Amino acid sequence: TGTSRPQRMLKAVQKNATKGDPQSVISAIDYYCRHKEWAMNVGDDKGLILDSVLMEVNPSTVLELGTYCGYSTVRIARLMSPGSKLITVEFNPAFAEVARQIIAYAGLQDKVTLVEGSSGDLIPKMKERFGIKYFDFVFLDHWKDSYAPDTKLLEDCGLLKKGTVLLADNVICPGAPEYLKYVRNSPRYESRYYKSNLEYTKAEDGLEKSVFLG
Ligand SMILES: Cc1cc(-c2n[nH]c(CCNC(=O)c3cc(-c4ccc(F)cc4)cc(O)c3O)n2)ccn1
Ligand SMILES: [Mg+2]
Repeated sequence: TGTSRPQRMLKAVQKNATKGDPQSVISAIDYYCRHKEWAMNVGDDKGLILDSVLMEVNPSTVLELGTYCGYSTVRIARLMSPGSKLITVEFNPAFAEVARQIIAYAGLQDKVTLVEGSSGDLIPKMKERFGIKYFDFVFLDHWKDSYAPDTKLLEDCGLLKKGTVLLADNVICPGAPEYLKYVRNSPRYESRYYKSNLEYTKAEDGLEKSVFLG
């Protein structure tokens, strides 16, 4: 057996980053994934777009769907104000275990609640379990065919308010066509596409930003 790709990524963080320094964790992961082993982090190019949209919103409550190894969790949490909360959902326990360690290495564990399970099961429990009224910002980066049904579920559970910003990764590659159709045709969203590239490659990908209009 041996180590997994996420475990090797964690080793690279522990070797090359400085404990408690989120930027060094981000740089260590980007270096490893660009020069050693590709991995499905949002990456540095799309990461800059994520940073700027996040800073514009300055959210108090954030939901991330699809933690993977915690790269975007660290990118988001490092920019969030004191007292704000990020809930991130990961389906795969092995990914979640690595993510916990990477988030802790960055020193951001107090802002982040990592929950294991499927988005469809957990979204309806957000209010009762975590005392969440609304999310100000949602980062969709999980199973691409779950983006659309989970957005409808967030609406139905009353977890979106007027002005909530949804930011979706991979709308071109691997692609989320049903999601794009939904948010671009719905009168309840104002959507905009940010063209970029698939993490660590020259292939096109991009982020779709959709503001919920209430
Ligand atoms: C149902 C549910 C699911 C989850 C959940 N947790 N973690 C994930 C990971 C999902 N992410 C991806 O699959 C992904 C893939 C690529 C890719 C792959 C191969 C290529 F060739 C090109 C691009 C690139 C990316 O940027 C991605 O994000 N889902 C969590 C909760 N509930
Ligand atoms: Mg992604």
